[in-house]
Amino acid sequence: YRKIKKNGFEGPTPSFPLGNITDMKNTKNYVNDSSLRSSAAISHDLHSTVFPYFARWQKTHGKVFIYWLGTEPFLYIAEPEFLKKMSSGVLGKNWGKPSVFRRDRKAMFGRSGLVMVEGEDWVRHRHVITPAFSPANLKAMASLMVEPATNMLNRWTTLISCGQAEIDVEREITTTAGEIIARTSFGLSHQNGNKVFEKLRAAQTTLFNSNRYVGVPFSKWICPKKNHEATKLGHEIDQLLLSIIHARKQSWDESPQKDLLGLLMEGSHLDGRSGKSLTARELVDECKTFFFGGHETTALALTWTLLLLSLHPQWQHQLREEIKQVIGDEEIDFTRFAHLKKMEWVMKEVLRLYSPAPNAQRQAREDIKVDELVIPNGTNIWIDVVALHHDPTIWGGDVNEFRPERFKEDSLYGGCKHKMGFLPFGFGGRMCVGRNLTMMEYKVVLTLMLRRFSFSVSPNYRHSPSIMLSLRPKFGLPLIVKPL
Ligand code: HEM
Repeated sequence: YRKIKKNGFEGPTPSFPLGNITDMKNTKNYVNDSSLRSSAAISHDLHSTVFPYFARWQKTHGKVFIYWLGTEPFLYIAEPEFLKKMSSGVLGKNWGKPSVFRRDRKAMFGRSGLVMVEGEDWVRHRHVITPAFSPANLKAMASLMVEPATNMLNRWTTLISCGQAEIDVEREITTTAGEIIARTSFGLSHQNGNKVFEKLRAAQTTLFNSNRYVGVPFSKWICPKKNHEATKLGHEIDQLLLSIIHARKQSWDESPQKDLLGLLMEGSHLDGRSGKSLTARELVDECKTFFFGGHETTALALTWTLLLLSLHPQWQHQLREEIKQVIGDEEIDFTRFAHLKKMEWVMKEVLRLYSPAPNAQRQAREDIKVDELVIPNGTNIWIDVVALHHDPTIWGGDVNEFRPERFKEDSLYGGCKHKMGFLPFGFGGRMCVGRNLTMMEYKVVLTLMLRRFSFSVSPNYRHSPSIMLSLRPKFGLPLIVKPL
C-alpha cells in the first residue's frame, strides 16, 4: 500500500478490516424507485446506478485511483489511455488474477479453470481450448442449441394460450442458456450429465444468494451454512464430472463426442506427447468454468436485447426483416449467420450499454511502468467496463442512447475514439475464449424468438440494473409476448 501511495496513486480512505466496503454498501444509487414504472423513464445512463461509489469517488480522485475491498487494495481504472499503456507490454501469460477472487470463486472455476490459471499453465490450457472454439466446431454446437431454445418457445406458446399475459423472459432465457451450455460443454446424454446440470444450477443459486464480503479476513465464516452448501455441491459436481470423463475414456474409440469436453479430451489425446494436454482434474474445472463463465453472460446479453428491442420496435422490425431475407422460414442454415449484420450491430450495442461482465480483473505479476508511475508487482487491478462504455468523452454526447448503427461504419469499435473504450469481452491475450460461441448462441436463439413472437415492455417491469457478479435486471424482465 505504501509503495502504491509513494507512486502517487490516491483514493478514498480505508478502515480496518472492511477497507471501503462499508462506504460502498452505504452509497445509495441515484435511482428513485417510483420513477421505474414507466418505460419512458427508462434510462441507459447506468454508471451512477450500478457503481454509485465509483461514480462518487471518480469526482474526487479521477479515473485511476486505489480503493480497498477488506484488506486488499485495488487499482481502479476507467481511463482508456492508462489501460492501453499498462497492458501494452504485458503478455497474457504474465497477468495474474486477484488471489482474493481466486479464493472467492473457487467453487465456480476450480483452481485450474482457464479464468483462473496463470503463467505457463495458462498457455497450455489456452493452447488446448482455443481450437475447440473453431468455426467448424461451433457450427456443430449450434445444432445442439436449437432444441432447448425451441422447447422454451413452445412453452411460451402454451403459457400464452392458457391466458398468461406476460412472461419473465430473464428467468426463461437463463434456464435455457444453462441447458444450452450444459449440452455444448459436457452433454446431457450420459445419465450423470443431467445430474451435473441440476447441481451446477443449485450451486449457482447458493453462490449468488449468499452475502458476499470479498477480501474481508475470515469472511467465509459470515455465512458458514451457505459456504458449506457451496463446497459440498462443488465436491458432488466434481465427482459426477469425473465419472463422465472416465466413461468417455472407456468408450473413446466408439463415440468421441463433439461437445467442448469431447473436443478438449480429443485435443489432449492428440497433443499428449507434446505435453500440451489437460488432466482429468483440469477438464473438470474447465467444464465448470464454461458453465459459470458462459451461461449467464450469454443469457443476459439476450435478456437485455429483448428489453431494448421492446423499447425500440423499429429495430425489432428491422431484425425480423433481416432474418426473413437471410434465413427465411426454413430450418436454420448456420453458414448464413455471417450475413446477419444488423443483428451483430444490435448485439454489440447491447453489450456496450448493458455489459453482462461489468468489469475485468487482473493482478500485476511484475512491476508495470505507466509513464512516470509504477504499478508494483502484486497489485490487484479492477477495470470498470461500465464506466468505459458510458464515457461521453470517448463515445460522444449520444453515449447513453441505443444506436446500433454506430457499429455499421466501425464494426469493431462502434466509433469509439479510443480502442480500449469497448471491452465487452476483456482485452489482450486473456480476452474471452467463448466470444464466438456466444455470438452463435445469440443468433440462434434470437432468430428463433423473433420468427415466432413480438415483444413489448410490461407495465410491471421495474428498471433496476444491478450487479450480482454480472449486470442483471434486479426484478427480472416481464415482457408482453405475442405470437406473430
Ligand atoms: C456475452 C457473453 C460473454 C461475455 C460478456 C464474456 C465476458 C468475458 C470477460 C470480460 C472475460 C475476461 C477477459 C479479460 O480478463 O480480459 C472473459 C473470459 C473468459 N470467458 Fe467469457 N464471456 C462471455 C461468454 C463466454 C462463453 C460462452 C464462454 C465459454 C463457453 C466463456 C468462457 C470464458 C473463459 C474460459 C474466459 C477466460 C479466458 C482467459 O483468461 O484466457 N465466456 N469472458
